[in-house]
Amino acid sequence: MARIASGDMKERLAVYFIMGSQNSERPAADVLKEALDGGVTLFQFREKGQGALKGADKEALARQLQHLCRAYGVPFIVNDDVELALAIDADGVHVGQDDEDARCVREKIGDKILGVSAHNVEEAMAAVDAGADYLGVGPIYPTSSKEDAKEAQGPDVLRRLREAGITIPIVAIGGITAANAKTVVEAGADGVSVISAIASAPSPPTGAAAALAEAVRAARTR
Ligand SMILES: Cc1ncc(COP(=O)(O)OP(=O)(O)O)c(N)n1
Ligand SMILES: Cc1nc(C(=O)O)sc1CCOP(=O)(O)O
Ligand SMILES: [Mg+2]
Repeated sequence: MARIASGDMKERLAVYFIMGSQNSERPAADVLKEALDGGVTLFQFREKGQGALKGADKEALARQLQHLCRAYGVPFIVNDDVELALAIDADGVHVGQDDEDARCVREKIGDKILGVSAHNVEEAMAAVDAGADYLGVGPIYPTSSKEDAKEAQGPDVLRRLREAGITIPIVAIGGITAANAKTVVEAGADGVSVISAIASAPSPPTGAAAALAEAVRAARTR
């Protein structure tokens, strides 16, 4: 299989939902199914933080959520855990600046999707050089979903990356909602990545996912 084309990746980033069992009191599979019904275009399994599953339990949940994503034709990305991604034949991996080196990850995963977090132009250029298929840039706005999140940068960081000549797909992350999605897409993001805007939305989160999809669609056509 060939590497994903940049244009296809940009489409896939429209509504990128991230979740682990720690992000909802409801069963993760129920939340994910309802979010997929609302139009989620990419999913990341991020089993991390207090109460996160480990070992065989983590793998079993990953396989259950992967099965759901497959039924909807939505790629399944694993956060941090390259070995798990390979063991279950996930569609890709997302790593940050403090995780396994992106170039090593690319060598291990071949043509699978590689996402890399970047906070500035230097990190973005290094990620492109290492073979990233997309960049996750944030936090754009304050977030309470990541324990060690950096200070919010605002949408200007997206403009700076584009002005510096970064053309690969970018997804904005951190405090994104349907109300501010337009602002980040207009600043240079191809899509939005969220935890709480979907995982903490009133049940079922189908409408919340649909509202994000509509906000990104409307911003892209302007
Ligand atoms: C799409 C996307 N962007 C950024 C991140 C953050 O990755 P990282 O900095 O490695 O932090 P953790 O998520 O691992 O805590 C992400 N996961 N996804
Ligand atoms: C997983 C993650 N990474 C971030 C980064 O800045 O790299 S912010 C974040 C959490 C995003 O959750 P919410 O949509 O609830 O703000
Ligand atoms: Mg990480």
